[in-house]
Order: sequence, then structure tokens, then C-alpha cells
Amino acid sequence: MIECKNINKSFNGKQILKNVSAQFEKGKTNLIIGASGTGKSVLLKTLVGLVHPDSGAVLYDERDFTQANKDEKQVIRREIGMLFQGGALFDSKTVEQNVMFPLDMLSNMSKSEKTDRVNFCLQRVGLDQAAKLMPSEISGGMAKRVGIARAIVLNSKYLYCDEPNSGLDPQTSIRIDNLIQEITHEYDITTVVVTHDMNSMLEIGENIIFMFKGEKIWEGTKDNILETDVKDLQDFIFASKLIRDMKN
Ligand SMILES: Nc1ncnc2c1ncn2[C@@H]1O[C@H](COP(=O)(O)OP(=O)(O)OP(=O)(O)O)[C@@H](O)[C@H]1O
Repeated sequence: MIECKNINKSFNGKQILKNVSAQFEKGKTNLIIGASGTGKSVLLKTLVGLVHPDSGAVLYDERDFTQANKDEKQVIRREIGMLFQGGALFDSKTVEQNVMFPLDMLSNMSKSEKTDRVNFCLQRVGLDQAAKLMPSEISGGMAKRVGIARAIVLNSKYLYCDEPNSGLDPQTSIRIDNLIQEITHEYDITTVVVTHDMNSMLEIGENIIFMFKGEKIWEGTKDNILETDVKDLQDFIFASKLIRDMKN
């Protein structure tokens, strides 16, 4: 489980995160949702240690990440997989080399062990046939799958996905969402997905927090979000005609 407790963060005197507390559960797809500019990315960066909070704590299975020393932070960082928004693949490396990169940097595995692990992960995301292709030769959805394979290659305990559906068509988005959820369940990972995609929310939102102007103002699941009586959340959800129609 990842926990954040009473996180506050200001930039240039403007408070961006206001006393945010949340629990992201193990073996579940935990979603952070909210409109643009509400602090989702700043919260995500705080969770992974790229932003240091003014006050509050981030805990990884009860290990205090905020107060940890350099070595302790390094241990936790190695347990974190990250799926970046654009896929963030290295253009000059093949699919296989991209997935192998974290193993090259952070593991002591032999060449054949690394190859086995990469093959396993590529197979898991359905891309074993694409191992020798360059990023320029694959589609956006495939690039996201390579990103997922790379994020789990080190046997991550925690998986962060930043807008995993950006730039994808609805069908491919659902496939990516389902893959993220399957992997979360299969390997019992604590997964945190930042999204404003309504379909994702209703497909994989096993635990959802709603951010509004820097505050967490609602938490729940895909099963009760449409019944919310929180006005700002209603405005956010029902801005989409499709969702309005589904409710009626
Ligand atoms: N390093 C920074 N310095 C100053 N202000 C920042 C910094 N990072 C973020 N902000 C501000 O914090 C606010 C929240 O930004 P954030 O990127 O977290 O929003 P978001 O909810 O992720 O939006 P989006 O969905 O558009 O990505 C914005 O007003 C942004 O300008």
C-alpha cells in the first residue's frame, strides 16, 4: 500500500496541494482523477519523490519515503515502475533494448537472465513478435505496451501510470486499461493511475480519489461514483454527454 498523509505543497506562494491524504491499495487500480490544473501531476511527483512536500508524509508499505535517507530512498525507487505519458521510449533502441534498459542499469543479472526476463515481459503484454522493431515502427498503443513491459521488468511492487490513454483511440485505450488492471491483479501490485478519462474511471476505478483545486474532495469506486452528491464531482463527471446519457 502507498499512503500519503496531510501533504501540503506551494509553488511561489501559491498552494497547489492542500492537506491531501489518501491510501492507494495493494492489488488494486487506484485512480487519481480531476480537471486540468488541480494538482494531479504534482501529487504524482510528490509520491515518487520528484517534488518534496512542504509538510506531510508518503509511506510505501509503512516505510516513510519523505524522511528516508539516500540509500533507503534508492531501495524504494527500485520497487517503482513508471509508465510515462508519451511512452518515453528511446528512439535509438529496439523494443527489446528499451525493456532491458532498467535491467542494464539496476540489476546484476547475466545477459541470458535479462533476455529471459525481457522476453517474459514482452510476451505478457503481447509484443513478443515486436522485440526487434524500433519505436518508429510501432503504433501508439504498442508503444504504451512496451512502456508497461519496461515498467514491470524489475518486478515492480508499485506501478504509476500517467495518463496511459493519452493519444489513443477508445478501443486501444480500453485494451491498455485492461492490461494495466490484469497486471495489477496478477502480480498484486499497488497501481496508481492519473487520468481524466471517463471510460477508464468506469472500467478500472477500483479505488478513486477526486482532486479539486488542490484538495481531495471525494473518494470511492467506479460503482458509486455516478451516484455522488458532491457537486464539483458531478460537474466533472457529467460534463460528458455520454456519461449523462448512461446515468439516465
Ligand atoms: N514546478 C512548478 N512550479 C510552479 N508551479 C507549478 C509547478 N508544477 C506545477 N505547478 C502548478 O501547479 C498547478 C497544478 O498543476 P498539475 O500539473 O499538477 O495539474 P494537473 O491536475 O496534473 O493538470 P493536467 O491534467 O492538465 O495535467 C498548476 O497551476 C501548475 O501551473
